[in-house]
Amino acid sequence: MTTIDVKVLDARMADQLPAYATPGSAGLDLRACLDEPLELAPGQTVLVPTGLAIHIGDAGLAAMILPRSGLGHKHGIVLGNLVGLIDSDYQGQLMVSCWNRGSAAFTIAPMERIAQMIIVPVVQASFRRVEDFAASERGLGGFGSTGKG
Ligand SMILES: O=c1ccn([C@H]2C[C@H](O)[C@@H](COP(=O)(O)OP(=O)(O)OP(=O)(O)O)O2)c(=O)[nH]1
Ligand SMILES: [Mg+2]
Repeated sequence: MTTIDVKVLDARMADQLPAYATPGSAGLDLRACLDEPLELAPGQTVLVPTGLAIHIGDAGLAAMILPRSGLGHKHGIVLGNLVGLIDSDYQGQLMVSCWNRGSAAFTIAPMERIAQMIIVPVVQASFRRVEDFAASERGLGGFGSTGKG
């Protein structure tokens, strides 16, 4: 298992460090470090602090913030940026952009689990300029070029 440095920025998170809920979990739940309930009107987006900062410190890793399926599917609470990407050199607070894409108001309770984070491998590439590519089967085809269904 990979070890990542974490800072507790909100004392309420001190005994809630990110942890996998089950041995096979991919996601680590993030909580809304709010002082009071926050009502999100339909269409509204708010940036919610998590009370945690991580420093991944390895360019071969990143974290991604994703919606929780229950909140997204049942209540329309997803992410304003669709997916959050946490760079390995970011040391600030993990923030969750919460977007109510639904048609009813939703109230986020303080310390509610509002999103989840996964740690993923990353390949950093350098780019070599060329005039022509080695031929591939696909070539320039894209955007449905292989047909539908
Ligand atoms: O949902 C998110 C997305 C990003 N971040 C933090 C970590 C990330 O490393 C940093 C920058 O994110 P990104 O590169 O996606 O945003 P940007 O708009 O390009 O900002 P910057 O110019 O700071 O890179 O913001 C979060 O806390 N939550
Ligand atoms: Mg950026």
